[in-house]
Amino acid sequence: TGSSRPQRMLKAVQKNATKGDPESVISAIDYYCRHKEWAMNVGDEKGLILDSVLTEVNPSTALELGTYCGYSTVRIARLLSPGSKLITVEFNPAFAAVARQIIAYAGLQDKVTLVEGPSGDLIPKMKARFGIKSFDFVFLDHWKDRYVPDTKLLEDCGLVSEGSVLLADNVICPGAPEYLKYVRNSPRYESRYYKSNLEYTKVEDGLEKSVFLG
Ligand SMILES: O=c1[nH]cnc2c(O)c(F)c(-c3ccc(F)cc3)c(-c3ccc(F)cc3)c12
Ligand SMILES: [Mg+2]
Repeated sequence: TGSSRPQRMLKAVQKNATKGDPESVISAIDYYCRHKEWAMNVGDEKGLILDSVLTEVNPSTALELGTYCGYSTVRIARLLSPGSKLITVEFNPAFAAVARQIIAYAGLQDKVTLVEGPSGDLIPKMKARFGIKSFDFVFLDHWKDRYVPDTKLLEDCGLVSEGSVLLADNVICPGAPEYLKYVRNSPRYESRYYKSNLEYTKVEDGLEKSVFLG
């Protein structure tokens, strides 16, 4: 059988990016997805918002739900301070296999732990397995129907504390209406919407940033 979209994306990185240079990996993926074959990376436009929120938070421990091919993993890890860690969760093994190679190509494997499996099963194991006290930053980019249950799980497991920042992708397209209701109506969150566009398109999408108040 033929190659998959993630495999073709990996090939484009290996062909067009410089090993050990995260910026070139990001640019190679954005070029490929804009001009050759669309893929569901957060992309260059929403990526700039991710960068700015990340730089503001400067997390010691960060969590990403939904690795896909590792594009946002590379965007996040490249901005982490020395000694800071990113845990990224992916349930699709084929996606995880490509992501590992893209993260390694960018030279960021020492800052990133990729865990394969369903987020709902893995979140309760985070403290024991990785000695995490709590996450300063969480990027939700996996599946819209998991945004609320996984946020509640993070709260119940004591994995978010006062000041922890949640940033959720795709809150408009395909949309996460229950999540928006949850974080916007809860007295435990201070929420703000960053209007943008669906990756590589002119369709509206945006990111919701929610600060946990404890
Ligand atoms: O599932 C996702 N996870 C994370 N990020 C995503 C993302 O950034 C996206 F842009 C899309 C998207 C949106 C519009 C579209 F037309 C196709 C795909 C999806 C998505 C939505 C529905 C599906 F059936 C499959 C994929 C995701
Ligand atoms: Mg997304």
